[in-house]
Amino acid sequence: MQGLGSTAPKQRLEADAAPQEPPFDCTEFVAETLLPTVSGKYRLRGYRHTFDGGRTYTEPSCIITGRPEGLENVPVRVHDACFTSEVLGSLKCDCAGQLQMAMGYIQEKSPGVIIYLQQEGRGIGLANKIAAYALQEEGLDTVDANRALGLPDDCREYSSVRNILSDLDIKSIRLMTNNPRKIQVLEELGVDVRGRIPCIVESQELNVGYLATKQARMQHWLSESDTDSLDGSFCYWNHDGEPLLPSAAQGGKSSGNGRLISRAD
Ligand SMILES: Nc1nc2c(ncn2[C@@H]2O[C@H](COP(=O)(O)OP(=O)(O)OP(=O)(O)O)[C@@H](O)[C@H]2O)c(=O)[nH]1
Repeated sequence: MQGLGSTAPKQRLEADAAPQEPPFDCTEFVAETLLPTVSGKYRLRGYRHTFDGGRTYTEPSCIITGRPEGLENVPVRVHDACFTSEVLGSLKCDCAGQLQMAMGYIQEKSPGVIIYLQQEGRGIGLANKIAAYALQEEGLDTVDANRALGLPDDCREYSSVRNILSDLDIKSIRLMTNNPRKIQVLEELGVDVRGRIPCIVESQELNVGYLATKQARMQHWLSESDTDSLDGSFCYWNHDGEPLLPSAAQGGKSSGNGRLISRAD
């Protein structure tokens, strides 16, 4: 374990599963520091992660209170980036509230862990999420907007979570989530999920419809009457939406040495 401000030797954390060449996923620990925040002090660990045999690169981070190393039943939040709410203060979703809730929870119930992943927009990326928001202004809900763009409902990838938990020698977790599929996907990766901690942010005027859609179409557990069953209407990786034809995104303006593609053209 590395201490405050140290520059740690790099450590590769490859999947335990059957070896492949190149490995499907690989997570590399970079360094750990101690971060003072408005919610208290947290250990912050940085990682580099590739998957798709190295074609896709992200930088997951891990926010920690206490010493969860070697423990069972550790409270863990797996949180995906939401620039719009976490940086800009958007009121359209509950993401920033969930992150704050998780940060408060692990301070209070230390030790605890938040694994923060660069998977904006459920994995479609920020620009596509903005395009989805534009369609939501025209009346589509959060699921249909993705589909209208020819994008998956959810294309998040969680192998780094398994690798980071392994790096920390965390034996089993209680996942802070309202999303049954997140539990399912993590278990399929080999993470020992022993329980669930609800992470429900009170709705407000501007996100009540969004939350209702998550509950109705993605089976999120957002009220006491929600059951643990999945009816399969929300598809994780695939969907029946029409793909966005490349021609729809063509045309553009010259911008210095680069090229600015404008969908308005
Ligand atoms: N595509 C898309 N992504 C969104 C939208 N609103 C928030 N997000 C993204 O949704 C992700 C969070 O997923 P959620 O569905 O809110 O929740 P979850 O992570 O599946 O489940 P919890 O663990 O209960 O939070 C973040 O990456 C956000 O950037 C939206 O309208 N469209």
